[in-house]
Amino acid sequence: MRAHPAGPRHADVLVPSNTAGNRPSSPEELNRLHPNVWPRNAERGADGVVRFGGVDVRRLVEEHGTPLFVMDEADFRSRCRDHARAFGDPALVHYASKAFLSVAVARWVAEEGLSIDVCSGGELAIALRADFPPERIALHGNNKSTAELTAAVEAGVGAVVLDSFHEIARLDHVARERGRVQPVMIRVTVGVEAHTHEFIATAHEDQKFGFSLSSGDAAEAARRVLKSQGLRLIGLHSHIGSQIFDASGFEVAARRVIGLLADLRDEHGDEVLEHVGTVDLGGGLGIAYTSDDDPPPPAELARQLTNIVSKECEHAGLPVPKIAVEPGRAVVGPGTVTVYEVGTIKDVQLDAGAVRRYVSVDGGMSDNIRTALYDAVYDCRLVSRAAAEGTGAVLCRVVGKHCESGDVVVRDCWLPDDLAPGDLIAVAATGAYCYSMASGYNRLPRPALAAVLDGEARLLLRRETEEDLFRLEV
Ligand SMILES: Cc1ncc(COP(=O)(O)O)c(C=O)c1O
Ligand SMILES: N[C@@H](CCCC[NH3+])C(=O)O
Repeated sequence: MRAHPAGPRHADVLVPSNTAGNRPSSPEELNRLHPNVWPRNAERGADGVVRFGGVDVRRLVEEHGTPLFVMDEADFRSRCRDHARAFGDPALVHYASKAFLSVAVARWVAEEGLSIDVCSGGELAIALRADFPPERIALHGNNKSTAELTAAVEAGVGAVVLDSFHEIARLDHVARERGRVQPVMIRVTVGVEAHTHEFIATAHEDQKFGFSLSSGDAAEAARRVLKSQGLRLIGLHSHIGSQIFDASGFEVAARRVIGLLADLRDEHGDEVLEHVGTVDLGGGLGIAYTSDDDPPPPAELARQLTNIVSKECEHAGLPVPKIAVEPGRAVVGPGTVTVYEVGTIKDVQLDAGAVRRYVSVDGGMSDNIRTALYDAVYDCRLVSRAAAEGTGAVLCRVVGKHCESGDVVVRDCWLPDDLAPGDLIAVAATGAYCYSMASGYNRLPRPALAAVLDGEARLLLRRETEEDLFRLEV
């Protein structure tokens, strides 16, 4: 990594649809790592260089190259603990491993006492490779194969979250064939669809997951499970969406799930409550991607959910079940950044004399598809040095190196106007759904991922090599 002074400097960048907020008024602001957005152990040293977990970003890049995912282990573990404390029992917090999973991270989750959700045979295999206690694993998915169900039953997972009538029959068969009784939950579609900052409650919904509550499918699923020999109903499950800031969607979901529990008790008698002791309200807790976001802390959400569930149970004359949750993004998202080396820089003339500065980096949509897929917004900073006194801010678009004009990493962000090829920039809060959704588009190698802790770095996932490109060729 070398810094070249060349590059466009004084572009008058007047660009419509700025999602980066106001122009920073000083280099201090340009250099700031907002604590809501950046890992808990990220800081800019007196020399202007950023340290993650006490490790100089230039050293990380010298050792592991770019693009590089840098994961702050202490941040990850502290968020596991925040959730465990909030919900009163670590085992009731299921880390949703689809957000990010590696063997080492599964071990951290196990060590913190949390449970883990997997939603494929591959995720299950990684959890088992980490010796994750099987009774704390739950298997999800709308189309689990017989092979995946068999692997789960044979491993002795604590729950399979049922998603269709076909699956009820299939899993019952798999369990009985092995002389097992598999604990299960029913995924209930409660008619709440939550988006960031808002939710809509609809009478019925149009999606592939779960059993509809309003059509009576959820009650029918319970009937079939209760009649089966190979399955034991231990809970009801609901998941309403992702990146949610407002507890009201969860509250409506909780109310409806408790309503179903009361219906089951009325139909099947009190015995049903002996086993059905858990209501799992799913994942979806939002995180701050930019300093404009202000997600509620897990303790606040836990308090609201506990209140609503207790109130509804009291109203229905039910014992209060345990409340489980499945955070993915809120555990792994904020503690990881992606470090890129700046490549080419280009000012492009727009209509009406405006100019947009394109900053190209050495990764792109193959390591972060979320901007292209969801119009996600991110915060991005120069990390290999500080913006010096007298440096202005330029509104930039950070783009990747793929053959795709939609290959955008950060649509709008303010960067120093002397940014040059060779500088390192980091994009914050990329721990969730970036590596896990990475592709090999244009045959780019998947980046490496290093964990940092107390001044030491440890490679968790090595970078793919050119040799890896050929490993599937026959
Ligand atoms: C069933 C289920 N649980 C948990 C999650 C994790 O969601 P998040 O990462 O938003 O917490 C998801 C993904 O949205 C999910 O589908
Ligand atoms: N992958 C999505 C969220 C889906 C979560 C899984 N059900 C994201 O990046 O935000």
